[in-house]
Amino acid sequence: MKVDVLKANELKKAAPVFGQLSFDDHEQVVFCNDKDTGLKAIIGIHNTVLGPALGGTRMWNYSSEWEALNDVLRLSRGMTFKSAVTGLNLGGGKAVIIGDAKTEKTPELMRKFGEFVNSLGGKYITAEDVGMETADMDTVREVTPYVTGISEAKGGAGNPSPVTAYGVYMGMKAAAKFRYGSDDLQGRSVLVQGIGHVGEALVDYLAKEGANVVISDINQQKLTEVRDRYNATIYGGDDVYGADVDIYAPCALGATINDQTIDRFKASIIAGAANNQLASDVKHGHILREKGIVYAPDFLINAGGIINVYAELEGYGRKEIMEKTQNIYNTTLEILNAAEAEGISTHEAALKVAQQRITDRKNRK
Ligand SMILES: NC(=O)c1ccc[n+]([C@@H]2O[C@H](COP(=O)([O-])OP(=O)(O)OC[C@H]3O[C@@H](n4cnc5c(N)ncnc54)[C@H](O)[C@@H]3O)[C@@H](O)[C@H]2O)c1
Repeated sequence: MKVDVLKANELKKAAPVFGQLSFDDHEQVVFCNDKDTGLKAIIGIHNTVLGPALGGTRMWNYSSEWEALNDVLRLSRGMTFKSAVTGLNLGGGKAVIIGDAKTEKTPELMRKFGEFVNSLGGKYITAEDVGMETADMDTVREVTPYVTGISEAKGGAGNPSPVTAYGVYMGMKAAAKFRYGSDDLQGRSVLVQGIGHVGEALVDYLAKEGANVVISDINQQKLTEVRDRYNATIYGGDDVYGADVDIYAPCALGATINDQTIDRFKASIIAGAANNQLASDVKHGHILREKGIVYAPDFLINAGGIINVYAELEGYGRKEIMEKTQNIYNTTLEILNAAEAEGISTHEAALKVAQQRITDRKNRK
């Protein structure tokens, strides 16, 4: 990463942390540096009112420190609301390691990162995110107990993606109930964009229910494999956002609902796994409402993964994980109904529930 040396007058341009775009009253931001291993990481602790701040570690080749800082601030805030709306006793946190996960990640670097996590005494608990593997969490576990997402062999809850997919499926069914009066997806056309760990497991649920599944991905080999395995159809048009389907399930990238795409959707429901689907939460949330497109908020319906890692902390098993994840159906329905009753966007309604839970807990203290 290139480190720019700013001139004294340039330093005054932006307040370096509290003045950042994504700063939202975060409780603590920790900068971690270790010359020997080359570790440069930032841990963002957004809010710990409901419990310890839990969120994954992302290793990414950020083009600048500003980018890394804004990412950790934005992601840790998102975790606060995801856990709060899901009813978990967890706060929101996230960590970023600056560097290329393919070439710069070493066990020494991961252990050093674990030592920094450990020094926070449990205020932040880490997990897997982009650029991390279960094996990395096992390495971190060697130096701190404040890590989740470790392998099943080492007592962890294992791969969260199938659980995330189940929650998305539940949220999608709740949205169908709200929009069509029935949660039966048989015969409904669903476009799943991104058939990776979560997307493929979602395709499995949908195919079993008899939905007409249309798939889209940049990985051609994966497309043919998933098509053959689940009898799905590969999207053949040139505008995936304008596809003539009932339901659009974004399971690849964030921000696919943006100024360029929002007028093209023909789907009447949007329900998928990707984080931060709305490019602008407020603006695009409102436009979807005006258009009568039912949007199942991402941070609500993709919470299966965090329910899965929470099990490691609370010591509950598979059955309870699936029950808690199934409950995403009820929560989604409640939030969609509340949004309609209050005339607000579904994103806003979900955020309101999350914020209320935090405020109530704070007032009880
Ligand atoms: N894995 C989890 O438990 C979990 C939990 C919460 C949220 N999420 C979010 O869900 C999304 C999917 O996660 P995942 O673990 O399945 O990731 P993944 O990397 O396994 O799969 C992503 C898939 O999207 C495809 N893709 C990338 N760019 C694309 C594009 N432009 N168009 C179409 N396809 C594209 C990739 O080829 C890949 O097959 C991510 O946004 C992730 O942040 C995942």
